[in-house]
Amino acid sequence: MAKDLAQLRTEIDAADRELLALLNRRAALANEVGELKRAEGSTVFRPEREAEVIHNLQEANRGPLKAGNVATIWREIMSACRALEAPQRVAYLGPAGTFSEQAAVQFFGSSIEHIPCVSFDEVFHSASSGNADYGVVPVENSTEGVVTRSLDLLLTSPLHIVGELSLLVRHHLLRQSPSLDGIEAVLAHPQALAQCQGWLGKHLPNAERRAVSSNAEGARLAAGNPAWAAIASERAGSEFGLHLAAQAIQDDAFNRTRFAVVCLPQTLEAPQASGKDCVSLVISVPNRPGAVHDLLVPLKHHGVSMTRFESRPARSGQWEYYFYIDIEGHPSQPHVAAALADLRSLCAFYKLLGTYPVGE
Ligand SMILES: O=C(O)C(=O)C[C@]1(C(=O)O)C=C[C@@H](O)C=C1
Repeated sequence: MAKDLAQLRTEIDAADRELLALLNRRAALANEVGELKRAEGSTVFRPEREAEVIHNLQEANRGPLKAGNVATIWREIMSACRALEAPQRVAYLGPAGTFSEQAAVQFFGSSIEHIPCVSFDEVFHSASSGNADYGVVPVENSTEGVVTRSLDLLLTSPLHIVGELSLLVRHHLLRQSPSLDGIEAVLAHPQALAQCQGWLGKHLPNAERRAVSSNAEGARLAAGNPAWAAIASERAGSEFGLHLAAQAIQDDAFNRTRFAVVCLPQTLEAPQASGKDCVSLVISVPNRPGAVHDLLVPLKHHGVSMTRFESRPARSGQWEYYFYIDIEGHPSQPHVAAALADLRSLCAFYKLLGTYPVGE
């Protein structure tokens, strides 16, 4: 005879108790690992080990849980275990509810110490001064291109990139009321205003576009003024008790933002090869004909793929540029190391920004 609801729930309760005991056993082991690491002064966060744990469990999984569920659940379990070893302080562009916060939680799990900052400059400063262990910053959007301030800060900062992730960014129009009537101003970060300009032109052509320091800050301000609307995430809407007056208003339905996870080299060394890695560099070449073309020769010669090539003005007034390059692979692979060495010999300026596993 099939079990009834009460019986099934009793069994779920019993399974939960077993799970709780096992999770606490795991947490106690992580505590011991934390003591070892403290004694030797080594890093708590070990992304390669976490990737290995998830990979092994996905291989062992016989269902009915899906592989993606296994990854999500264990990311959170390890986030909680890591926090027992030592709280990981993560800086991002705040306030609560920004996509940067969402990216930080997606990468580190939710058991982190949140350090919301007012600007990208403050995120970099926080992570380089030791106020935060890590920073999470957007570097590129699929509609609007590079986030120029983040690239400029990477050039001069002592931080290196240790990870990346990409988020599907859905922007909503949020305000005190659910209608579009009587909106005088739309507040958002300039990137979000740009990503929704088609929709704004069509539906709110006469509303003023007002740039603010973050989308969540726009939401906070819109919560205090019935004539203002904000462009922000659903999360920001619930944070400030706003209605979704219009949903998914970004001009590109598949609008994605790529985030970089940065820290001081002494906080976390460059991750070891994961099998699917990327090297980010910033370089400049002498201002002479063919110099940029020459850069590509060592990559072709050693069979290394370039996945990104961006330029930023060097601000010398001489029409000189810095080139931000991503290549596939890891410097522990001989053909990648050889390509990097040849590239370096051609450059007037060369800075390795980081080596890290390619994000999802
Ligand atoms: O294996 C370790 O080094 C641990 O600290 C344990 C653990 C885990 O919970 O499995 C926690 C944090 C690290 O980022 C990696 C793994």
